[in-house]
Amino acid sequence: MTAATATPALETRGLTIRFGGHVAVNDVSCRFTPGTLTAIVGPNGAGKTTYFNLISGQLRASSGQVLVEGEDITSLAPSARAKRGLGRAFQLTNLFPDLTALENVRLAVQSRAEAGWSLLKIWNSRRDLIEKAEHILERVRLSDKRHIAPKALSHGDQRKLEVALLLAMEPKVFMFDEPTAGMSVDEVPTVLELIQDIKQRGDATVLLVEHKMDVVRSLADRIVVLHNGALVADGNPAEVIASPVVQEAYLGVEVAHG
Ligand SMILES: Nc1ncnc2c1ncn2[C@@H]1O[C@H](COP(=O)(O)OP(=O)(O)OP(=O)(O)O)[C@@H](O)[C@H]1O
Repeated sequence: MTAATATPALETRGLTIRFGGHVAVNDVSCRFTPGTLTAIVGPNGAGKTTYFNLISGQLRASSGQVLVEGEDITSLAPSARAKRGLGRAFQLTNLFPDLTALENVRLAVQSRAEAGWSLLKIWNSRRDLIEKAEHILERVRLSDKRHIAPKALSHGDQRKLEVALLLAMEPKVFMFDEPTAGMSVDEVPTVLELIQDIKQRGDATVLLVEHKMDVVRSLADRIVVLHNGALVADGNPAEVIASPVVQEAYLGVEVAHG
């Protein structure tokens, strides 16, 4: 089976939400396949964050469906969707500010393990859980800060820790909504590296809402453009960026000067 015909990790069918008379997301059908990082772009108010909220369950759709690996999850709450493999960065998990970074990640690893294991098995494999947490902290380059509490970490390191918690959940679909927003210039590359790393390992399905076109260019395999809640362009980055509709209406200024 090719990627095009395989069951997508995530699919939306006719996804729509109305706020009063305003259609914020309008009949969006889209399939997201493993091993692909899709950037979702569009002007302010286009519906990108609302689309994410509909996928992760923070908002209920007026009509349409959300499917994970072919299973309709539209009626599920956000926590149940997370258990099915939807991992939304920077929103799903709250850091415990007084525990250490390592303890935070261990709890996330443990909660993931509890979903499928007996308590006895967890007790027997505590060492495994700690090792797994240590490994994840290494992956996000926070090993040297593992005994520090999140409240004492820099903003950039807190973001890395949040990515660590996401990795601990082992989601099928990673969702990042403006991951570099509010970061200092020197903190940005590390977070982008982490996303690149997630993309390059195995077959994660990654969705990224991002305004910065240089970030989109460096990470995306595919770009989807939303405008007034509707999907107006979808394809490989070079094609989408070059398409007249995107050049003129949505990305013109940034492409010209980017
Ligand atoms: N809870 C809500 N109630 C009413 N209108 C809403 C609600 N949430 C979003 N909207 C409207 O839906 C539209 C889409 O908003 P959304 O935040 O999804 O856009 P966006 O593409 O993420 O924009 P930005 O790039 O500025 O973050 C906007 O017109 C917004 O005002």
